Amino acid sequence: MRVSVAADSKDGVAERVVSELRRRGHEVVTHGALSDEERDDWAWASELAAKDVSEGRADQAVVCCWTGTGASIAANKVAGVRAALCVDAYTADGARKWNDANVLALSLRLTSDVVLDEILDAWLAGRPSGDSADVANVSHLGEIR
Ligand SMILES: O=C(CO)[C@H](O)[C@H](O)COP(=O)(O)O
Repeated sequence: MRVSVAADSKDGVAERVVSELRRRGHEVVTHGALSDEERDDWAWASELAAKDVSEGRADQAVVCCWTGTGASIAANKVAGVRAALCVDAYTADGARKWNDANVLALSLRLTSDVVLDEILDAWLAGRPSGDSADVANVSHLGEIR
């Protein structure tokens, strides 16, 4: 899979997100503080990663900031993006299963190395449930204005 990763800082697990995704065989595109040329503010970095998904340059994205909130808010402004702020593996599994989330948002402050690995395991293995109620809910997200 091709995954865009954005962060507004190299603190916390930011660089580990990149190394773990690469170790698991994914192609990674980096944005914000993880890139040498780009603006490293959370709104701009998350926007670029989310647009990679929205515009087909990436299958999924991971967006990070100190709290995870700004990164998720910015990503969710992009059409077609369903960003989920995940604090543990259960939430990541639910985000994929019930929300068909395509962008994982993480807090650089809160996410430990161990919890990151668990979140990535759940996120990468997760699939949309296909349940009709979940399909209807996700479809309705595209209609909300
Ligand atoms: O969590 C965040 C936004 O939701 C930011 O990472 C936090 O505000 C720190 O940003 P800065 O280093 O630019 O002050």
